[in-house]
Amino acid sequence: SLGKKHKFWETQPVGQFKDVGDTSLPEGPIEPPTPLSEVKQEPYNLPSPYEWTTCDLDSEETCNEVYNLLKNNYVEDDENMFRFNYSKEFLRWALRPPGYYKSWHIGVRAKTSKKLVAFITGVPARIRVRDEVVKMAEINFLCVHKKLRSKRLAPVMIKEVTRRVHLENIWQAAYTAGVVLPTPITTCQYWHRSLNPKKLIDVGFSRLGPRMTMSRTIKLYKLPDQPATPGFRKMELRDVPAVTRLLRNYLSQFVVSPDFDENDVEHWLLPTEDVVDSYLVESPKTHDITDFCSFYTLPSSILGNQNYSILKAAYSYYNVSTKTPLLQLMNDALIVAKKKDFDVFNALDVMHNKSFLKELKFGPGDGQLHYYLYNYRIRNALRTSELGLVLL
Ligand SMILES: CCCCCCCCCCCCCC(=O)CSCCNC(=O)CCNC(=O)[C@H](O)C(C)(C)COP(=O)(O)OP(=O)(O)OC[C@H]1O[C@@H](n2cnc3c(N)ncnc32)[C@H](O)[C@@H]1OP(=O)(O)O
Ligand SMILES: CN(C)Cc1n[nH]c2ccc(-c3ccc(F)cc3OCCn3ccnc3)cc12
Repeated sequence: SLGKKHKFWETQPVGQFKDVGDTSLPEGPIEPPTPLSEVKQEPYNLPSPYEWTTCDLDSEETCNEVYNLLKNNYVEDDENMFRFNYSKEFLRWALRPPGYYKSWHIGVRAKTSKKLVAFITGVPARIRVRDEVVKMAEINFLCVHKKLRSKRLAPVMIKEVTRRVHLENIWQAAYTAGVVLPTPITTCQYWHRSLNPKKLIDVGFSRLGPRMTMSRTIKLYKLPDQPATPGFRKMELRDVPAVTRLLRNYLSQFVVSPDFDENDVEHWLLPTEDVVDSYLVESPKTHDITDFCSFYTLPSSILGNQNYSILKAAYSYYNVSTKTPLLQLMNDALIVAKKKDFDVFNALDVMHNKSFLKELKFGPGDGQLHYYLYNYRIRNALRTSELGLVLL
């Protein structure tokens, strides 16, 4: 279309808007791998006042710098009322999965002050697309300090992380964004389930419904004190093999999903305090593990409210139902999240989530999350129910 030009993205091996609907283009890699000897050996040039740095998250000091850069400059909602406040332990979890590369934790510093002013990361992942398992980089935490915006720093950072991923002989990537870029493989809606409606209304996250009083609203979102499902319990290390089998089988039905092995499941799904919570249903009779649900902890800073500074949000992660109805399983997830003092439980309309959102009193969010693959063409955009991938 004659719309806005993507000067950088039109140079990249991604689906281009002009090609949408061209079914003659084959599904799969857009460009072949480059011989490693031909990959640019030295980093891309930054504007002169800036220099590259590799952020070692094992270092308390560097992890603090990354935390503060994101806390003050990362993603805000459309009304600039909230900003993601990823915790340090969350960042260490998200960025150090099995096989991670420190060199993919890329920062930009001002040469004189040595201040961290920008950041971008990749982590390795095996992503299945239909029946192909592809080694990819999951790109995330792209952030440029508010004072350095609109200077075309983002394209340089993207090219640099691409170069470092190429050096590890990986040629595809997956990422999500709230903005439309060439070209989404699917576009999700996000939904919110109030757990603490009084606080959500006080901070302006929600509004009192028409003909609703506050006490009626509190009553509407009230939840039981305990989960309903017999055998519902926290996941433990001993459950990793069974949860891996359950999850691999469940995810095999989606067009795009992670190809998790036991090491991945142990990292991504074993409960970690204030980072990720996972529960399963162990049949009291057979001791089989029949169902699984999980959510991660991602608070948002509340910008400009006298009474509250943090919104405690849980985000639906991976859920598997084979015996317990998904509706009941997710209601139990809401119950334990409320018990853990979360204010809101968020979910995307991916996988089978649409089947419970309305019935469990989720309300639609005010934005969308677009999913992207780099250097991999998908012939037709996917339905959100064909997507089995959740990025942090
Ligand atoms: C084989 C491996 C491959 C690995 C790499 C794969 C690709 C990975 C791609 C990265 C995935 C990250 C995923 C992720 O982290 C999750 S999405 C969250 C991104 N971060 C934020 O929204 C934080 C707040 N915003 C900022 O820090 C800045 O606004 C950023 C840094 C976003 C842009 O900085 P800026 O100062 O506002 O802008 P300029 O420097 O002047 O640059 C303008 C150009 O940047 C394009 N742009 C804007 N937002 C983007 C976004 N979210 N993805 C990709 N591209 C984005 C834009 O279209 C334009 O290009 P165009 O002219 O062609 O349109
Ligand atoms: C996914 N990951 C890459 C972070 C990320 N980047 N860009 C985004 C845009 C929306 C969502 C999102 C995903 C699920 C959800 F239930 C609510 C969301 O945003 C609400 C609006 N908001 C933004 C900040 N505080 C509140 C995440 C992201």
